[in-house]
Amino acid sequence: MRILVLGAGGTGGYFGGRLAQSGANVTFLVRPARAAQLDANGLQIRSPLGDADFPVAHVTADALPALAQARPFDTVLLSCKAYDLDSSMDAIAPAVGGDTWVLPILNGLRHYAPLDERFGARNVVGGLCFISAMKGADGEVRHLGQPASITFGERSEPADSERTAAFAALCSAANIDHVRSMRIAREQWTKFTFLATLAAATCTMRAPIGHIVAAQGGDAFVRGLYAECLAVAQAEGEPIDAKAQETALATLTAPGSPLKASMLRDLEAGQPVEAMQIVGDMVLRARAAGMEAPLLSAAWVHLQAYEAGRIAG
Ligand SMILES: NC(=O)C1=CN([C@@H]2O[C@H](COP(=O)(O)OP(=O)(O)OC[C@H]3O[C@@H](n4cnc5c(N)ncnc54)[C@H](OP(=O)(O)O)[C@@H]3O)[C@@H](O)[C@H]2O)C=CC1
Ligand SMILES: CC(C)(CO)C(=O)C(=O)O
Repeated sequence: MRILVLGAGGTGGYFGGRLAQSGANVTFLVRPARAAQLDANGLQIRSPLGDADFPVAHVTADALPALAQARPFDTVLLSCKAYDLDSSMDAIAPAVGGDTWVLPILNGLRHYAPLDERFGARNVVGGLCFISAMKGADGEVRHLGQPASITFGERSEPADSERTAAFAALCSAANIDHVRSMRIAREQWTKFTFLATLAAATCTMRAPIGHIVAAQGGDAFVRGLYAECLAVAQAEGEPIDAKAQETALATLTAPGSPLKASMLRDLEAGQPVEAMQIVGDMVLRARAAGMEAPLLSAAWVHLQAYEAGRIAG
């Protein structure tokens, strides 16, 4: 399987890197500054699961058409931020032939409509990942701690496809924790409700979970956010089962937990945030279902105000 990985940042650099390290046929599609870093230092992974430094195949958008024509890609692992989706779709387009499938691991759900429209729904598989990772100052991919898993699955029948089976085999060979789901919508909603709560709580309070739940009213605040997200999932026809709720709440209310959403790391760095993709989308879905979702709405206002301030400078 010939794999193109768009982006060699936190998630793409980690999962694409582990695949490449195991000998899979991986090429990173990167912008010129990242290409220069990869030329100079190779891909550098810093992880509790093992550091690695090695050269990786990479290409910039201008050179991709010739490369893809010479030998088509089977799979595109899409790991951009949501606000880079349009430029990323333009960049990967020359590599997406009729038999190529795209596996996005972005957070949220809003990217599926534009991807389907551009590449055809049959060519877009459902995906997500659980990891805390970022690109460090020198271009190193920093995996900040457990877990590091990827979940993927067909969004329409047949769920048990050869392409996802082949990708699962590559993940196994690379020792990547993975779930090849036969019900990807359920996995997506389980993650989306968890993440929207985590992002709304930690960004609003500018604090990790442990600090929030130690505050008076903090535990109730997090539980209230999660309840609003659960109501949206229910309204969307993807209710979160009791066991998944229990697991999510144990993480979201764990005393002393250093957990933050990656959105908070971006916010602390003064970077753009995927506010619309995650908290905003949950609020809009709540309103479309006739619900108020006051806690999510407040978090969404906060994130929009942050964005406005960032743009104003
Ligand atoms: N980081 C995390 O811990 C987690 C992130 N996620 C989700 O995964 C997605 C990706 O996040 P993350 O990996 O952190 O993001 P990063 O910003 O670390 O990496 C994204 C990469 O995409 C590259 N990119 C963007 N546009 C283009 C383009 N047009 N051509 C080539 N490369 C491009 C960027 O390149 P450049 O370096 O040139 O800017 C960047 O390196 C997000 O939706 C995020 O919410 C999900 C779970 C955890
Ligand atoms: C919830 C988490 C940490 C899981 O990977 C995540 O997706 C994020 O912070 O963006």
